[in-house]
Amino acid sequence: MSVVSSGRFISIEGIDGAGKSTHLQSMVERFARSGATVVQTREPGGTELAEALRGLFLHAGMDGLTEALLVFAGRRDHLLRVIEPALARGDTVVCDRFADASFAYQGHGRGMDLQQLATLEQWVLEGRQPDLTLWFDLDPAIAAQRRVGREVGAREADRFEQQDLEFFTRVRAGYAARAAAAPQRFVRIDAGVSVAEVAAQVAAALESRGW
Ligand SMILES: Nc1ncnc2c1ncn2[C@@H]1O[C@H](COP(=O)(O)OP(=O)(O)O)[C@@H](O)[C@H]1O
Ligand SMILES: Cc1cn([C@H]2C[C@H](O)[C@@H](COP(=O)(O)OP(=O)(O)O)O2)c(=O)[nH]c1=O
Repeated sequence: MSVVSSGRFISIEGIDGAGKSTHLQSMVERFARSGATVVQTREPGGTELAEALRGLFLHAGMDGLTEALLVFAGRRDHLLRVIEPALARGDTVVCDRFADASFAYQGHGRGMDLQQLATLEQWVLEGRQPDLTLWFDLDPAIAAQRRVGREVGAREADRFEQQDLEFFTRVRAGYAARAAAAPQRFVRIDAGVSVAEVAAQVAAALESRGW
């Protein structure tokens, strides 16, 4: 596998309820308007196999290492079948969560060894990283309130959404650590403001890359 490509790879990250889904579609539309062929995808998931693993991942009980192995197995399939071919064609890939989520959730959230995760990442991704990661950063207490608002009449919360504030505080710290380690790849979006103000930050991040 080669990491040389002409496409663009954008990932969107943040704790549950931070506002990722709210802004995903308008980002995809912005890229499409500029003439790009956009591949919108997500993790866990993105292929038939990885979507099947997603169901287990979100709803079956397991420890942090098992979570990491499952999610990285799905990620390998997703990378080889969807992401790399799209980038090789020159497409724009917009992915709702990617490997940073494993460091934040399985690493910082569940307490899995970060060095083991880094080894898995190297095996599975072979150096591939997003060109840009938009990190929707939000106070976990506000995110919890927003999830309550969203969940009225919606589907039942999954294993992660049921976690407490301490868990999401650790996950948030995990994202902060990943962002500090890769400042040229990450853009922190202050997700604690209005939808319009968040959208303006997203647009500015894309504009600053000439996108
Ligand atoms: N900036 C914002 N201010 C207030 N509520 C928001 C904002 N952004 C999103 N929401 C609401 O918060 C809830 C969670 O947002 P969502 O986009 O589903 O988060 P995520 O995809 O990150 O889990 C939704 O009900 C959404 O309408
Ligand atoms: C990609 C990924 C997600 N997750 C978690 C984060 C989310 O709580 C959950 C599902 O993500 P997501 O698809 O964003 O959930 P939803 O569509 O229900 O808002 O999986 C991990 O724990 N590790 C990972 O590597």
